[in-house]
Amino acid sequence: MTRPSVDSPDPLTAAIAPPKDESPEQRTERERQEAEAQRVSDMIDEQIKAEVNAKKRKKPPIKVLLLGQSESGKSTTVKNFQLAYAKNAWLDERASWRSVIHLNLVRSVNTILDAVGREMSHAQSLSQIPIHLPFSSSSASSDDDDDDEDGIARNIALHSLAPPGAMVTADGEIELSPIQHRPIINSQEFLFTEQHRLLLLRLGPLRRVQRNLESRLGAAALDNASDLRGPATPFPDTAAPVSAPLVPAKRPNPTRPREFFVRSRSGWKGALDRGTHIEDETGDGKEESADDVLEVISDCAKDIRALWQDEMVQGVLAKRKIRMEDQPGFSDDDSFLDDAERIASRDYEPSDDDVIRSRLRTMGVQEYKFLFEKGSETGREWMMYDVGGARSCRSAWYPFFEDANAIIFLAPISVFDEPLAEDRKVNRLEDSYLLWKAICSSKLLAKVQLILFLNKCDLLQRKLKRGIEVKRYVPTYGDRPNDLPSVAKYFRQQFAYISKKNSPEPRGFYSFMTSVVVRPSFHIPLTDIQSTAITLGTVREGVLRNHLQEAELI
Ligand SMILES: Nc1nc2c(ncn2[C@@H]2O[C@H](COP(=O)(O)OP(=O)(O)OP(=O)(O)O)[C@@H](O)[C@H]2O)c(=O)[nH]1
Ligand SMILES: [Mg+2]
Repeated sequence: MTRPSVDSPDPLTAAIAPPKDESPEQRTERERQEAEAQRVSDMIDEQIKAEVNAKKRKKPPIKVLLLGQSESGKSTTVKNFQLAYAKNAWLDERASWRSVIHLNLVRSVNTILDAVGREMSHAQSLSQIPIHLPFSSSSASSDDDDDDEDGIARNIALHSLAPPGAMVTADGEIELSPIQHRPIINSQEFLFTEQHRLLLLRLGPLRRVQRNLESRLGAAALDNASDLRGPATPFPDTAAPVSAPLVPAKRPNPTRPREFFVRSRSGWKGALDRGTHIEDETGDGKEESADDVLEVISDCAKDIRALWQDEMVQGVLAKRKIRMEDQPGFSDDDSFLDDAERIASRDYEPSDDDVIRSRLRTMGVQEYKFLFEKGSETGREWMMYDVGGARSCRSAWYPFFEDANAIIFLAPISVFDEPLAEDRKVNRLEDSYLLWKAICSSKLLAKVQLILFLNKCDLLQRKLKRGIEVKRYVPTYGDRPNDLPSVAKYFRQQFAYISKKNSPEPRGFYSFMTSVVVRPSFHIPLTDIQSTAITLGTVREGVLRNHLQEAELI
């Protein structure tokens, strides 16, 4: 091999060598530029070294999955975590929940209006009294009521609404003469008066408000449960269903308002932030702003309260088995309907409790990041995944099993007497057992810490107080006392047994009785039930401890 001779310089050296005829000034400038280039290059090297070291030091995030059937309380649990551990993000987002809360309220009111409207129509057909109802009485979810509704704009002069003989007061109230308080429609059970008809008429525009809010939130409506159907446990590595089915609830299919959902968090919040104007669905090109919507809602505040507090209306709901406490916004003894005047006011700002109680169905999987700033694990990041719990959403859970560190499984135990919306032959509690069994028996999850929340204890308490007997729906419950401690203990034992029997490897059983919507503390005097904040603290510590132990074992 021939080496280059010392006399013949290599081509690169020759190329970067200073020109032979370089003047002293040019030389000084060249050396200055070379020194600057060296300084920049050293700085970049330092940065790269620092980043590599930081990456080496950074602890991997802890991944927590929230699982459970639809309406078990997963998203509500995430909200509680945000409130406790990501206060700044929570405060930033709180105002954007206002439209969701308005939508929850308006949907509840429309559900009541539908029920009363149908009862009035029914009564009318019995008595043959001609009466014009402000909306279609066919179905809660029908959209064919536009014609009726179009004629009922809020801005119709109250005088034209008032029946002959009625007075319109200075503050815009219609005062009926004594004779008009007499029944106009007698359904043999309910004596509807002119006042009821007026209430229905004046609250009619809320139907349009509902559609407007749904479009504004980018929320698609789900017309019926068939959209949500699917296999109970579509996970490839899990075992067969639990035997001994529970008794499906026999009560008739109550009127359920259309559910609505958004696929991504940023979607609806983004739309609200942009303050978009929504074109009215009637296609008349009229635009309704958020302010217009607020105006209509606040105008209806007093009437909403009157409707909700009316004994006849409560009677209709009871007759039609419409349980408003199953609707969003209900917790303990409080509800969005009770608070209608506060929520509908023009300067309404949602409180923490309002946001916790509001409901937006989850579709797909949503990711939340938490960075703990205090304690031994400062700087540790948590990734929390909130999934849609309806059967049609469950196959999306499986890809997240692989690198999960912990699972918080939400099992609402108040639902022992309810059918599953996606398949009404199945008892909702049985669906939770099925899911829990599949999670426990998954080999992929064998080493994953499982934490069970026996949720909705407040609603369970309420049902038991109403005299609903567990043994009617869960025959194996037998003659045990029909009270909260005994019932909760029994359900806890069932879940513990399923875990023990089906887990591929022995695992601890961590369970909590919760009521994640009730804050700051659970009002039922039971030492078993802690406040949600304490429960979350315990869960956080438990997950961290378990994670560290696992890491040491590795
Ligand atoms: N009374 C009461 N209501 C609850 C409790 N937990 C959740 N809720 C309510 O139940 C409804 C459903 O809660 P979510 O947290 O949206 O349920 P989810 O599991 O996320 O449901 P999907 O998104 O459909 O899977 C909401 O209206 C909540 O306010 C509870 O402990 N008590
Ligand atoms: Mg959810």
